Amino acid sequence: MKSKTALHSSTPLSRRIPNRLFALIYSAAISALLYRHATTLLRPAAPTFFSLFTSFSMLAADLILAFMWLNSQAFRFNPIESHPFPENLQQLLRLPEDFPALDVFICTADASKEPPLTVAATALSVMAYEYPTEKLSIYVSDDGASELTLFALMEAAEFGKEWLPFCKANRVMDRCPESYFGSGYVSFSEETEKIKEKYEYMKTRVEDVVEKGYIGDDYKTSVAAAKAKAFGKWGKDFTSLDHPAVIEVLSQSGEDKDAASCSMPNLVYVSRQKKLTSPHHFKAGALNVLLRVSAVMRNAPIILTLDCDMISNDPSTPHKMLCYFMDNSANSNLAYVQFPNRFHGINKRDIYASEFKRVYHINPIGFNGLSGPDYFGTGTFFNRRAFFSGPSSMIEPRDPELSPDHVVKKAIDDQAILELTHLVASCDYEEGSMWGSKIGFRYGSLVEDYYTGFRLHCEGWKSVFCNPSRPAFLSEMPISLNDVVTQTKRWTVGLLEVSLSKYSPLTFGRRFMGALMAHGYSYYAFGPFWSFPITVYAFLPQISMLINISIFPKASDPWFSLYIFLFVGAYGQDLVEFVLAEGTLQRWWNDQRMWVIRVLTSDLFGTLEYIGNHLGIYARGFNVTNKINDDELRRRYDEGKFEFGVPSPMFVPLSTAAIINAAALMGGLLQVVKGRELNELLGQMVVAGFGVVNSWPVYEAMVLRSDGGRMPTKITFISLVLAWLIFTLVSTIAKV
Ligand SMILES: O=c1ccn([C@@H]2O[C@H](COP(=O)(O)OP(=O)(O)O[C@H]3O[C@H](CO)[C@@H](O)[C@H](O)[C@H]3O)[C@@H](O)[C@H]2O)c(=O)[nH]1
Ligand SMILES: [Mn+2]
Repeated sequence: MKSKTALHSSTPLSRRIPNRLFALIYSAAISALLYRHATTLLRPAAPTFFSLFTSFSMLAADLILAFMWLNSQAFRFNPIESHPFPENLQQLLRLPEDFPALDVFICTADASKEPPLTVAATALSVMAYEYPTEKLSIYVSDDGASELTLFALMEAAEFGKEWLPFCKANRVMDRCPESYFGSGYVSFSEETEKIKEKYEYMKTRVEDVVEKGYIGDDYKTSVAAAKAKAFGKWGKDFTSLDHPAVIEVLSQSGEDKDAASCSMPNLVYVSRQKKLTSPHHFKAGALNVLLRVSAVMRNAPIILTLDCDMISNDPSTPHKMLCYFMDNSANSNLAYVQFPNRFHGINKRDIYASEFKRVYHINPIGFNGLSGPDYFGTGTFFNRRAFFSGPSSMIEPRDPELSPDHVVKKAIDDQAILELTHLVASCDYEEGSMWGSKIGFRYGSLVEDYYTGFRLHCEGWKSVFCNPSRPAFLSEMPISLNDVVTQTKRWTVGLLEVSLSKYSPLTFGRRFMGALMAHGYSYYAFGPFWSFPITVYAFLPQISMLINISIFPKASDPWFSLYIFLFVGAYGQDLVEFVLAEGTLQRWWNDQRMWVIRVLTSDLFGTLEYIGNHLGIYARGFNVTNKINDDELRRRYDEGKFEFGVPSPMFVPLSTAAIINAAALMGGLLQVVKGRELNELLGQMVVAGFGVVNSWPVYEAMVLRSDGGRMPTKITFISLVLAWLIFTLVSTIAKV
């Protein structure tokens, strides 16, 4: 049903009915399992210390699994897909003046991990949006305070004067120059050759400066004198952790014109003040500074937040987002429109499950039928008003200039405006204010995105998930296993900071957002708790089998089929959902493997880090994901090989589990050969066999490979010793 005036559709997925039926059946099966646990615990046959320990561990593990299953039902209850109809916008937006202003925030934090050229490319890709340029402003926050990044952005402003008219005249879709020239389907006309040359010129300059690590005088004199003055701010006491605010207008709409004499959008560089003694709250702090600086300069009602490596892949995305914000029936409590995180350069089998299909594609559709998706931190268009308390309450900021209703009348380079932006970007500005607690992006969790979205939903705001077939944005993802699990380890710490706080979705959330939303949020917040059941299932049945103890029912026992049903049911449903979300069988297999790997690495170590933070052993930190990879690594990744390479302690539980599972499987087979009934061991054999198949890349990396990505011998050795120690310890206890 598509009316001529509707701005968007919403279609409930037909699988919601079978989902609910299956939930009923599955919950009956879980109850049966818990009943069995209760009876074995209450009437143990011949209790030993070890049998009690096993029964309790299995019960605790299964209880957590059941709780996580319950949480996941929130996404299955009422999945809804939504599509925008931008063609119907014309009725509302005829002239450029009719469009609401749009402020784009791009965050970068470390020029050594986030190449300035990438930041510049991201900025260019949004500067070239198909949107009235007088209404468009781009603010780049640089927490690394790098003059190299500033230089790259100056070059982008210059090159943009050619690039923007070129894209618009030729209806280019890839408006990130690097992707456009690398896409292979560019037809090289004279005009294209010329623009390519100009891009190469800019690229060489930026890369040259980055390689040298400083901006030579020849480069300084080549940029307009007024702009070159900015580099003078990098004085001798200037460090990335201690420096005054640097705010530079690099391109100004109305003043700067492109090669076709149209106005350029605003481009502003912002590096907030830093002092060693003031907390800066990582990315949330940076975003709040951008909220204030942009309020003083333009105060656009709509804000787009982007990570520095998230390029626009579709110039018409703002029109799609407007379909939601311009809809009068829905806009009053709409806080944000979330586009999925999609990645370029993923290998065919997606060995690290970088797609995060569940997090970025499947679950948000589930949330869409409730109050809307969680906030992913990037690719999100916000209603500025949402940062100032709930839809029907409003907290006025101290300075009236920061209020979402304030209308800016001066030019962005006006002296008074510039002075105020420096003030609101200073360290002390937030002291004694509600920034980070009741207004703006929220502090207190390393997953500021998830946490901010959660708090907005608690205040009564709604959100929408919009997933057009052409990806709206594309970003990069880590391609070495250590970078991958380091990234998710930060997420684990951040999630525990929410689940174990007074704002836990289970308590605070249930009170303010309804049970289904609260359980959906709990699915993530309590995600690190998977590490308990998975660790139990990765070690306990295996070690028990090695010392001749059965812990599952015999294969001939009807209870055995209950276990099979629970396992196949959960995995089967996951597989169906994955494939329906345009996944392949191979990618699904790797996705479930990475889930286990993440749980045994990121979740375990993240939990330790969280505890360490609380005991004051180490300081909380946001470890920025590395975005620079060498060619060798890229080649191995493209071939689909896991990259171990570095002796990371996080690999230890992984390889220890791999060793124990292999030993158990062989031990079990040996017992069967010696005449023990398979009937008794089948359950444990299946679990160990599953472990072995999943551990295949680990065995390869330990034994078969000799390239740079192999498992460091040190880790293999430590894991062997550890596996032996665990085995000895458990078998000693079992004899007591
Ligand atoms: O002190 C900081 C730390 C990070 N960043 C920026 O935050 C973004 C995300 O950092 P990244 O290292 O790429 O983390 P990821 O884990 O890849 O990012 C995901 O997870 C983050 C929360 O942990 C979210 O903020 C991101 O939007 C989301 O894409 C990057 O643009 C950084 O430059 C800052 O601006 N200031
Ligand atoms: Mn990232």
